[in-house]
This record gives sequence, C-alpha cells and structure tokens, in this order.
Amino acid sequence: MPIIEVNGLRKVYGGRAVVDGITFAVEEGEIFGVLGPNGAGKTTTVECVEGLRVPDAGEVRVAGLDPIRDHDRVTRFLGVQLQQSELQAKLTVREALEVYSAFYSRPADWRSLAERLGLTDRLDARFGKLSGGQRQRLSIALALIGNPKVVVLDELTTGLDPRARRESWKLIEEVRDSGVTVLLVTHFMEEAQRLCDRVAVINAGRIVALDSPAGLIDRSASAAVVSFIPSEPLGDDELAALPAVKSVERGDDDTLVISGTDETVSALMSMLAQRRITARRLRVTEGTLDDAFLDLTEQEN
Ligand SMILES: Nc1ncnc2c1ncn2[C@@H]1O[C@H](COP(=O)(O)OP(=O)(O)OP(=O)(O)O)[C@@H](O)[C@H]1O
Repeated sequence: MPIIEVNGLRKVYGGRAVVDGITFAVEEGEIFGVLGPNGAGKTTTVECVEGLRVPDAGEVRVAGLDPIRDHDRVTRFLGVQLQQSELQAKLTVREALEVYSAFYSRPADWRSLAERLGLTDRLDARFGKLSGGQRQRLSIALALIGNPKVVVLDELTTGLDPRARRESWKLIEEVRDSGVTVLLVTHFMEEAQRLCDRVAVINAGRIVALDSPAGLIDRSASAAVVSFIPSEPLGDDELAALPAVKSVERGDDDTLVISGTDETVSALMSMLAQRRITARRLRVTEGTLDDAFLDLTEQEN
C-alpha cells in the first residue's frame, strides 16, 4: 500500500481552482519530488497532505489515515519543515531543538542532527539572529526531530550556499536510506535529479507529468541536443522536417544546433551519411531536467 495517496485533490480560492484534480501515490521509502512554476499549486497540495489545509474535494491518505480527521495520529509520524515565521525570534537554537524533541515519544538525538546540519556552534544563538541559511538548517532539523516515517520538505535548500545544499542532500539521502519517505517540493532541477526517485510536475493546478527524472528527460521534446559544422550547407526546410525536431539554431561559425529526441539524432546521422556530408566538431548531449521542465510547463502558459 502506498504511504501517501492523493486522489482527485481540489482546492478552490476565490472561485478559482488552484489545485484541480491532482492524483498521485508515493511508495514507502521513496523521495518523491513536486516540481512546478510559481503559483502552480505545490504548497497547497503538500499542505493538504500535512493536514494544514482542508481539501474542497478529493481524498488524501497518509499511512491510510485522513490528515484532517486523524490529525493527531498523523502528526506523530509526519515531519514538517516549519515556515520561518512559526519560530519565536527569542528562542535559541538549543531551546527550539529541546522544545520540539519534547513533543515526541521517540525523538532523534538533536545534538547529532545539529552537528550534521552545521548548527553546533550556533546552539546559544537566538533564532532572530540567525542567517537565512542557518534558519533553513534549523527548520530541516526540526522536521527530522521526531524520527518521522514521512517527511515533507518544502523548498528544502532555498537560501543555502552550495556546500550547505550538498550537506542537506546527503542528510536527506541518509534519511531515505533509513526507510523514511520524503515528499520534496523544489525549484532546483539539480536537486530533483540528484535526490528524487520520481517527480510530479504540476502546472496550473494539474499534474502534467509524473515519472523518474531520467524518464522525464527521455520523454521531453529536448531529450537530445546535437551540434556540428556540416561540410556542405543544409537547408532549414530539410532540418525542420527531421522527425521529432524541436528547434534548429545556427551559430556564427556555421555551427548548427538541433534539439529533439534520439529519433531526431539518428535520422540526422542517416541523412548526413546518405549525402556524404561530414560533421565537424560533432557533439551530442543529453537534455537536462531543466529543459524537460520548461517543455512541460510552457505548453500551458
Ligand atoms: N490562502 C490562500 N488564499 C488565496 N489564494 C491562495 C491561498 N494560498 C494559495 N493561494 C493561491 O493559490 C495558487 C497556488 O499557490 P501555491 O502556494 O500552492 O503555489 P506554489 O506552486 O507552491 O508556488 P511557489 O512556487 O510560488 O511557492 C497561487 O495563485 C496562490 O496565490
């Protein structure tokens, strides 16, 4: 049985459905990413999973429980990254960690979490005096403090420097390896590619794709990009007629850059071979999750 099930979720604000029939299931032990442009409905969706917002229609289950009706039981095994405004400015890091540990019957060792997140030398600092990155790290520590079975991280590494970001990724991988399921809202494609087993791409309140990061790239309109300098000119019409071609660009030095799929690349290669055209400085690169994301979300914008 999936540990998180969202079925036909709908949430309406001011007569507008900002989440409009979202359905997905997360298996135990997965890192499941939720991607989408600003205002797509990501936070609204995960806050319905957390039981912080009441759906207007549809069903949400976490470990078989309704996060609204069974809120207390769900809270015991669901770790949530706090919004920064939820912590008092005068609380020290140590106090916050101690207070939050006391909510749980089997809390994690907060000292080791603080160490993993580089907060040990800030234990006596007040929350209000922390840098943005330190606040973010504290919110990750607090999400993990109850030894949750499921953790929801909304913009896990926003505001972190590259080193802290990588440290957080390692920590999340360790958390997953210990059997915890992670629901991760992110704007960073590199983060999604590195961490997520599967991602749902949300646009304008609907899921437009749900697959592994590699699967999304393969299926995207820009899965492969080929660049080369042909020994003889090639016409725009014949290039535009290649199967699944997405774009053709010409650089200053006669370089052609063609985006498409594997099918585009192999048709191009046969065309060059048949016409005995050689390709100088030939490079074929894989598309990125960034490209796939833009392809998937631009269709409806
Ligand atoms: N409490 C609310 N009242 C009215 N409108 C809301 C409320 N919460 C969210 N919205 C609207 O719903 C839409 C989706 O918001 P949501 O925060 O879920 O998007 P998001 O995908 O998380 O965006 P971002 O990437 O910018 O954080 C937005 O247009 C937002 O303005």
